[in-house]
Amino acid sequence: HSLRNIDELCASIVRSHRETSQYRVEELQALRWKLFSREEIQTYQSKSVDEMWQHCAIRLTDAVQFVVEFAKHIPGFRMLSQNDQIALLKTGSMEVVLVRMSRFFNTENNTVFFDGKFAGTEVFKSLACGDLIAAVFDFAHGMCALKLTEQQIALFSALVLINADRPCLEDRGKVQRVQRSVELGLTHILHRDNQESLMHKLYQRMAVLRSLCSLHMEKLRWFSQRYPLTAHSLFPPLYKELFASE
Ligand SMILES: CCS(=O)(=O)c1ccc(CC(=O)Nc2ccc(-c3ccc(CC(C)C)c(C#N)c3)c(C(F)(F)F)c2)cc1
Repeated sequence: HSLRNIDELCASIVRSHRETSQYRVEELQALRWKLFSREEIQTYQSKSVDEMWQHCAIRLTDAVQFVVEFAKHIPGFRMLSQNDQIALLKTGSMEVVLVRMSRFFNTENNTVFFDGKFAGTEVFKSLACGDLIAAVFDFAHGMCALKLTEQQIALFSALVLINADRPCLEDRGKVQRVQRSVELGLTHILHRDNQESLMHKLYQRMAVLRSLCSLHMEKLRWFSQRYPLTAHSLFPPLYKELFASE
């Protein structure tokens, strides 16, 4: 890899990150004090468990669609087999959504951008998943503490997605080669930003992400057993395809 290739790789991943983010950070900075009113919070809290789950699954699927677009523009991702692309998205897309979500987190009042305003954990009460939501908010807090730039988030998101350790990959070697080039890109920009110390913190964040997403899958299994009709016929098809473990 000549330096030029690495620069080009970083530039294309950063461009793709920017083009596949539904909202820019500046836009959301302007909205950061737009909170839900007492009545709006009441409305969310009076939803039934399955209504709120369906509402969140739709929101999450909207966000995941942007991540699928992002993945397609990562140099080398499209060279992988269809099955390997799906396998990486199955396990990585939710993780990238959560990494991106942390850009829309207000650490001053512990709220995250959801449904057009900034929501505290109380908005999600009717999900009956307090531990998962608390973990999502904690993760967002931890990410904000790293104060990553958009370029660092772009490369980190690509590295979260292109992970050769994921289960059921057909051509692990090929994924490893793409992963290594993305790793080179991330170390390159951390070196340029004089922040190499961030690298091990980012690997720690990836471990937290994996536990977060397995908690999400565990809750989804619980929900699907409890509300089979909603899970099988009212969730977005992409949500089922990516997260339902069947
Ligand atoms: C990723 C594209 S983007 O343009 O950067 C973008 C594009 C849109 C948004 C806004 C957005 O969709 N926020 C939002 C969506 C769902 C959820 C959420 C809801 C419930 C659950 C629990 C589970 C039982 C379904 C989970 C989980 N796990 C996550 C959240 C937040 F995590 F806060 F609760 C926020 C943010 C960035």
